[in-house]
Amino acid sequence: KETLDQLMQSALAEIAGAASEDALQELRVRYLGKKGELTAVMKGLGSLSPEERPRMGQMVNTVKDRLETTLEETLQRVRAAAKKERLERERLDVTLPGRTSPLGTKHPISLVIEEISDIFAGLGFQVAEGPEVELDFYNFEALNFPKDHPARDMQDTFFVDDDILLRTHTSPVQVRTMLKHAPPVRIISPGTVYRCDSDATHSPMFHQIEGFMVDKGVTFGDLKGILTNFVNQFFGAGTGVRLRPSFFPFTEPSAEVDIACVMCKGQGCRVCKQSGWLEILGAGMIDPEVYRHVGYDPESISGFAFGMGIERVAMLKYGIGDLRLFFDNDVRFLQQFR
Ligand SMILES: Cc1ccc(OCc2nc(C(=O)N[C@H]3CCS(=O)(=O)C3)cs2)cc1
Repeated sequence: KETLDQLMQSALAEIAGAASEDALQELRVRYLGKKGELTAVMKGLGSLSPEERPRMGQMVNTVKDRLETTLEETLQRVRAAAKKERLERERLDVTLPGRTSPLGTKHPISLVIEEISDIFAGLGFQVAEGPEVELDFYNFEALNFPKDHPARDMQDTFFVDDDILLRTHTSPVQVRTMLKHAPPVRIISPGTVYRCDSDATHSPMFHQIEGFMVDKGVTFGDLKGILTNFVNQFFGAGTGVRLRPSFFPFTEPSAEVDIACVMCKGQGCRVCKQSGWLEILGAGMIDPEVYRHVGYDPESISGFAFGMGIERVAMLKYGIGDLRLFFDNDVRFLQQFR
């Protein structure tokens, strides 16, 4: 009897100390399992005297019931505690704002090149591209630059050697296109160009888009019409446009194209230096000398060409004050453009 009491007390103590379902299961097996300690006592009943057996048998059953009840109650308590702890640990505050993953944005230069390309695509132009490391022939000679022209000097052009250079404009793409295709051609060529300039308003690497159209009977009026259409789409309908006489080796007559100042609408301000006008591009009728280099017949065709700096028109369109912002890769600047 004493042994039975001791067994029950130690079993109850161990159950009370059990902190997990596994521990309780292990105790259940240890005491009540086939090889359990209490089961062993029950098997031992056979050796008792007939008058002793029923009393002991009842006592053993009482202990067995007590252990099973305690095990079950403790199991429920341990399970409830585990559930409560889990709910607490995995509590989710659904009112918290979501964690957004930062979205990237396109670079303003890419956006402007895309927008200008789309405008000219709408006017029937196709995009052509070409190498940035160019030959003197495509970058200068075929564009009617005399051998001693100042643009060929080292202070303007990055030369790799006497004949290889970094292109100073995307005009070589037009030359390559004319060597490959007979008229009519309507091409625009966006791309990166390089010049030996570097100061607050000039970057040694910048972006340019040039366009040209060669066909039968192309006139200066077509040039003015196409450019006016472009200005109204890119800078907004009704933007004032004016053409001023100019000179380039590859065009004759040549013009510089101004728009009414985007800031003061032509009244005069700091941005347009009180003139009311902002120069945005250069253009002209392609010089017959250029046709000679590409095998076009100046008697049967005519054409115009234009070129503009992308950074410049982007700064005007978006009101960007410093050229260097395009190259600093400061996310606070870049993420403003979508
Ligand atoms: C075969 C061919 C024939 C003619 C061509 O004329 C392209 C032209 N470009 C300009 C011009 O003023 N360009 C500058 C504007 C600012 S910039 O980015 O520094 C370059 C005028 S006409 C091109 C190709």
